[in-house]
Amino acid sequence: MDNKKLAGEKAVEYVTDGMFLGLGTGSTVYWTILKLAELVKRGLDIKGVPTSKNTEKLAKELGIPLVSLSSINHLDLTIDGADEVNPNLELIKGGGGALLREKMVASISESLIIIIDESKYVTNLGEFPLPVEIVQFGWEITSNQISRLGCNPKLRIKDNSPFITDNGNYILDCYFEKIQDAYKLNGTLNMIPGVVENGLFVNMADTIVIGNKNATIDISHK
Ligand SMILES: O=C(CO)[C@H](O)[C@H](O)COP(=O)(O)O
Repeated sequence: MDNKKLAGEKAVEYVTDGMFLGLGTGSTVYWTILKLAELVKRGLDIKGVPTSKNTEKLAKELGIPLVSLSSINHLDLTIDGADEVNPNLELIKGGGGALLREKMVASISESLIIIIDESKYVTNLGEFPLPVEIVQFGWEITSNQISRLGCNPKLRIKDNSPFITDNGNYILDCYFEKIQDAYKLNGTLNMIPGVVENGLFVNMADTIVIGNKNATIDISHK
């Protein structure tokens, strides 16, 4: 079985009746959403808050009841993917470009479960370029300031044009050799004018569900 499917479906076991649920973004969460839709059809009562337009569209098509983030101030649980996870449960997210909404949703969630395949569990964060969402205005200046932190930022391109996030911003994929202090870097990046949010999630995840290639699951708790 696909490792992402394994992890994505396993996370649904943490969902109980009556929950307000953050719905992450990406090809791993896809499997969670499919499974949730099956359970909703069989009577599970949940309300979802999507972290991207793609997730919103999928959840709507499958009949999962949704509410907007603005109408609530607390979520019981969020299930989301990640691009890298280290043993301290620090994450790099944003490969799909949804990092801002994902962080906002995670920040009001009592619990955050991250679902990954085993290739994403790493000793040090940084092999995957860190996505940083920035405003379009003067983006070259923001990029230049970020590069002084010791990385090589590249403007994300899709179909020969700059990739635009659901919030109308650009993304810089920042190539750091190794991220030593994710907590510090998260704060430093967000102090730079023009930076909207970055893809480091520190002290947010509680549980990591890892799908392994031998079709087993590892679960790591904070
Ligand atoms: O952070 C994300 C989107 O912004 C995704 O969770 C991350 O990129 C993992 O995606 P996938 O499950 O498709 O590998």
